[in-house]
Amino acid sequence: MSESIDVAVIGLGPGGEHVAAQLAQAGLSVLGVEKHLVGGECPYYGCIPSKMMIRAADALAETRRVPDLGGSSEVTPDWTPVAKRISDEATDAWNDQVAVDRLVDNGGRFARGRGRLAGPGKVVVETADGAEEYDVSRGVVLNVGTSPAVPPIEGLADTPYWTNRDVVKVTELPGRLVVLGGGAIGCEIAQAFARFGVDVTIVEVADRILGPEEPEASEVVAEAMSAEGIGVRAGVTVERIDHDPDAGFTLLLAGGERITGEALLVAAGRRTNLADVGLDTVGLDPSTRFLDTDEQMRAGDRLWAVGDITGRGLFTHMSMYQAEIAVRSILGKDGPWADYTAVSRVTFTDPEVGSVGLTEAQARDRGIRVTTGSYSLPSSSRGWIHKAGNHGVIKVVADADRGVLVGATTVGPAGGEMIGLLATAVHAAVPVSTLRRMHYAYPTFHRAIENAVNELDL
Ligand SMILES: Cc1cc2nc3c(=O)[nH]c(=O)nc-3n(C[C@H](O)[C@H](O)[C@H](O)COP(=O)(O)OP(=O)(O)OC[C@H]3O[C@@H](n4cnc5c(N)ncnc54)[C@H](O)[C@@H]3O)c2cc1C
Ligand SMILES: NC(=O)c1ccc[n+]([C@@H]2O[C@H](COP(=O)([O-])OP(=O)(O)OC[C@H]3O[C@@H](n4cnc5c(N)ncnc54)[C@H](O)[C@@H]3O)[C@@H](O)[C@H]2O)c1
Repeated sequence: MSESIDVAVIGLGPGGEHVAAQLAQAGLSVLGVEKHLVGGECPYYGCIPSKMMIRAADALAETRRVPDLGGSSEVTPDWTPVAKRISDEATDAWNDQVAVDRLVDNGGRFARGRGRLAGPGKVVVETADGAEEYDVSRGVVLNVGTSPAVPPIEGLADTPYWTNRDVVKVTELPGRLVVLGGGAIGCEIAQAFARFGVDVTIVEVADRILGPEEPEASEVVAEAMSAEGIGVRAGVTVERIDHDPDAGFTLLLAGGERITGEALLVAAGRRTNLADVGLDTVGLDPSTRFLDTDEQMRAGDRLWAVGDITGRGLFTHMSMYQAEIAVRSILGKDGPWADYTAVSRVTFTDPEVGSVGLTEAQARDRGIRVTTGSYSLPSSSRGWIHKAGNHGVIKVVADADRGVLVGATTVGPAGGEMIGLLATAVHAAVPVSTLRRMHYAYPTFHRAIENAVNELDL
């Protein structure tokens, strides 16, 4: 016997949870389906625990800078409060009861189990007590997110490697950590662990870490990390990985070099959880990596998709942005609909890397007549005053024909905050002439934006 409902949300990551709560509050009968933890990757295994590690690690690093600036300092790192904070404050010991209650309090129903499409307007949930079937009148929202991708390196699958889901549960630090992958996860965790005294090496197959960012950003972050003793090995291929209970991990690189570690974190990208959600039953390709969505987040007839599975940027703020659009679409409201011209993101290394819109290379690939401006943060008044820990660069990318910025990068101690100003500029297509006439308070980090904007050939 099938039950009838208005909307089913399969996967309750940040976006799915938001959609389910909003639609239930609007009076629809909504079923939220989650096989693991309501809230998804971000609160339990992603953004929040990693940023708690980084907050503590940054405090240690800043204290170590005291001798350069005003006295002496002694730092004795202790991971115990970090592990405790992640367990107690961030994840409630990986228990989602509060989030389940929140959904129910908003008027939604909750099913713990694996959800899948079973044809247009039909959903099946495999629960511990068996399969439940639902007829869904208004639509299904998919928000099934991603899992860590594990590269097909010989030997790796048989080793006790960590992914992000393990590293957030670590209570005792290893002496030596190898991080496979120098993307956002790899760089953030590598630096946090290193600041707690772990000997860390990042092993990256591409020719630079933080590949999606501007090359100038990768260079500044690699320099800052190397300066604090983190091994940054880019452009290397790992041919084989072995593990021995006594010797730990050994990575054999092409060329014969070996890199060893007590622990290995695999941070080599993500794969979407789309293989077993029944896409074939609604005429979609079950082997697709990402789901194509229109401006209202529709992926098919009475089918919406939000979050990482749409391939528009694997970020919590993207999942939430799309969730809001899906809610309006399902409720038959008006736009504005999805617009990706000014997506911003921040990698929380020190220096932080903020970016918005297109990189220079992306802008050139689109045939835009590009002009760029950049300014080194240590050369700015504030960077010079800041001294210890002042690594950074501002880069702006402009469309010379339109006289507006199409992208920007802000690397620095407050890089993640500085990008806000430039996100507005790209989003609202503020003329470069206006950006040149603005007031920039002295001596702020963001004042270096004015220097970069003045470098543009416009
Ligand atoms: C270490 C790390 C750090 C990160 N840091 C940041 C950051 O600082 N800022 C930022 O913006 N982003 C960050 N991210 C990315 C962010 O976590 C994701 O973009 C965010 O969680 C949005 O994902 P989502 O909404 O697509 O779903 P997810 O969070 O992936 O959740 C999907 C949910 O669906 C469930 N599910 C899957 N299949 C089924 C099924 N068949 N039935 C029922 N349930 C199912 C899963 O159990 C999961 O709970 C980080 C990620 C990681 C791993
Ligand atoms: N601050 C943030 O917003 C934040 C933080 C962490 C993660 N995230 C999100 O999570 C996503 C996933 O992060 P991620 O770091 O796992 O993925 P990523 O795709 O950003 O980086 C993975 C890196 O691993 C490298 N790699 C792949 N195979 C390899 C191999 N065999 N050997 C060595 N290196 C290899 C890739 O070249 C790449 O540089 C990101 O795209 C990002 O959107 C965001």
